[in-house]
Amino acid sequence: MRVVMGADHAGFELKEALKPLVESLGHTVVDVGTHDEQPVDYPDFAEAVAQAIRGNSADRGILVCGSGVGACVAANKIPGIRAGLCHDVYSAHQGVEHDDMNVLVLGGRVIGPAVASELTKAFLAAMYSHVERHQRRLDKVHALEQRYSRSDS
Ligand SMILES: O=C(CO)[C@H](O)[C@H](O)[C@H](O)COP(=O)(O)O
Repeated sequence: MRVVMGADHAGFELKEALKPLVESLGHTVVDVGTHDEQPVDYPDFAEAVAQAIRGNSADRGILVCGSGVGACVAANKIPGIRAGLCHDVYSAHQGVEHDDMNVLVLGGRVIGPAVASELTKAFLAAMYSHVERHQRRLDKVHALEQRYSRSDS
């Protein structure tokens, strides 16, 4: 898969630590920054990750900020993005299997590289299940996105 990776300054170190792992698993990394620890704003990197997925230059994304909360909130504002903040392995794969999560969000100030590596492996190995009940719920999520993306609502 092509995996787009983005982080703010608080997630930079963890993003860098995860890149070789992602490549070693046979994936191609698209790094949209940030590229150092100078303070930046997480919405810019959430948008860059989302654009890569929406523009079909990446299949999935990994996004890192300090807690993971801000980047997750920002990414989920963008249509087509299903981002999940996961700090346990069950959620990292179940989020893909049930919810077709396409962006894994991590908190670089919350977890270390060993846990983040396990989460990344679980996320990238998981596939959406296409089970009817999950698809029905996803269709409702999509309908919510459509309903509330109208300019006046
Ligand atoms: O962790 C976050 C909250 O969700 C943000 O994404 C930022 O990483 C954090 O707010 C950065 O904090 P700083 O004090 O500006 O370094």
